[in-house]
Amino acid sequence: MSAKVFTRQDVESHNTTGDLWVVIDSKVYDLTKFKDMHPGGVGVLLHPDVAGQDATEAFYGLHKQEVLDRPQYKRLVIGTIKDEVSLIASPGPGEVSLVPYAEPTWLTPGYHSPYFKETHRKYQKAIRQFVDDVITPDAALNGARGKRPSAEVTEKMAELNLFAMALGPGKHLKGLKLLNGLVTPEEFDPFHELIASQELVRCGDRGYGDGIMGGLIIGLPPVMNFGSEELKQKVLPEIFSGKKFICLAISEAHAGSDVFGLQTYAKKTEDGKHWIINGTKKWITGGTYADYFSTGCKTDDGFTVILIPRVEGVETKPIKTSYSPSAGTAYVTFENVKVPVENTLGPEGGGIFVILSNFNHERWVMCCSSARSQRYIIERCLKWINQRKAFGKTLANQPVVRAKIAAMISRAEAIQAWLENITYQMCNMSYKRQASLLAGQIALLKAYSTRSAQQTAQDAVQIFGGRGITQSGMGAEIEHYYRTVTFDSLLGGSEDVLADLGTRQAIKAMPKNSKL
Ligand code: HEM
Repeated sequence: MSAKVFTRQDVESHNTTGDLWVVIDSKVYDLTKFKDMHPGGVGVLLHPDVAGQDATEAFYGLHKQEVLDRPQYKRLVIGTIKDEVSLIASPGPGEVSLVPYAEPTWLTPGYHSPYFKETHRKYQKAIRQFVDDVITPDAALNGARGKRPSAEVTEKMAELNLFAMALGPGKHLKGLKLLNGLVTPEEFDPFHELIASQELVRCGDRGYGDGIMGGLIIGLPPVMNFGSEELKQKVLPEIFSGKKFICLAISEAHAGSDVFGLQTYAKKTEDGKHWIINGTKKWITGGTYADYFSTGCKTDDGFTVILIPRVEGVETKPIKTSYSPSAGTAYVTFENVKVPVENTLGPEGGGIFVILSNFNHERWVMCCSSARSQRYIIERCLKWINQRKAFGKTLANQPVVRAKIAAMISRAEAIQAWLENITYQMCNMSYKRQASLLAGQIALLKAYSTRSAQQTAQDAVQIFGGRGITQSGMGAEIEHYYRTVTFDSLLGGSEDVLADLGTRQAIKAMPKNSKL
């Protein structure tokens, strides 16, 4: 940037079409050449309140700060205003936001938490830096183009062992160097996992985020928990190193939450050594890239989960959904696919247990990301209502707008507090105990999170108005959120089914001696 210093009087005379300057946040911009390329048109820049004037308020009513951070626009700065300093800056990579409620309390300066220790704070810092530096730029590029996350990002994630950590604490971390040794496998607990889930959603592209590891989070646990030693030794390192991809293939056009209605059939060969699988699967996250499919099949004994590699007879084609094809959402067909019986995950006929056993973890991960996404929207809404004027006042002056913000904040804080409580229970309970004591809590929290998320999305669109339904400019993130928010309410068990499950679990646990 040029070091030239001007007075406001100096700037005022540059107010014509052939010589056009403005002041934004105490910086002087020469818009003479740029004006004809300005996406908002020339006229608005030549308005007497703008040309040669301080246009800070006008600018922030119509643009994000991110516009001025772009290199092509940074070049328009020719100097600063004498005795003034610029105040507005985007947080740098890795930094926390100081906007109220933009961060969970434990990350907000001045607040305390009984759960998060120094190890978690170090971990959060490193992951945020990584997401800001490596993942977010790739999400902006490949998410928008509908491409899968780049190989470079996958490699870097594998180097840090982020794929292995996505499965939570456990034996699979033994001997691995986590985040360049920042955390030991013994230290790693569900709070570290919560942090990684919440930081990753900040990349801003929902479909891309699911493409990065949505398939792994749900597809790999059946192998890890129910595969033979041999299978695990082959598959786990391939997936953790980012060389191969896996997905969970359960839902079909015929049935989703109702897993007993599935039609994909696995029949044993006469010698009993192989399965022959026929059928279709739909809405399979990560399916278009997957090398392995943890697949729910009907078998003569009932319902069985089988690991199907991408071999002859397996076809995938992308399904266009409301979010980015980066997620790899697929329609999968299996035609006479031959797989060794050693690829059976768990007992034959016992597939329902294999699937159910991972549901709690999957739903808990979704609660983590839903809570964080709601905060991301709150941050944007708070910024917008402070910089946007209507009827001569900022939107923050409208009680009806403030009431919407109050509801958004209350929901997000309640979800995070419940989530942290459940996470603490996970740190102190065996997996089996979690299955009995936390299934209902997690189901209810997920149903509450996703219902809240939809309300927050709706409120945010009302607050942003037309920008909330526009895929570029100030409301782009709101539009994206509103368009994709319902994914969480369907994936991993639909909202109504889960709310009911939570209540049924409570009814089942009622003590026999308890009467009004
Ligand atoms: C350094 C100065 C400026 C730059 C680099 C700039 C750049 C842009 C860009 C990139 C857009 C497209 C929308 C977006 O990405 O947000 C835009 C839209 C617009 N700009 Fe500017 N602009 C500048 C100054 C101004 C000023 C001073 C005004 C004064 C009123 C203005 C009025 C508008 C309007 C009305 C739109 C259309 C907004 C919409 O579609 O919602 N711009 N500008």
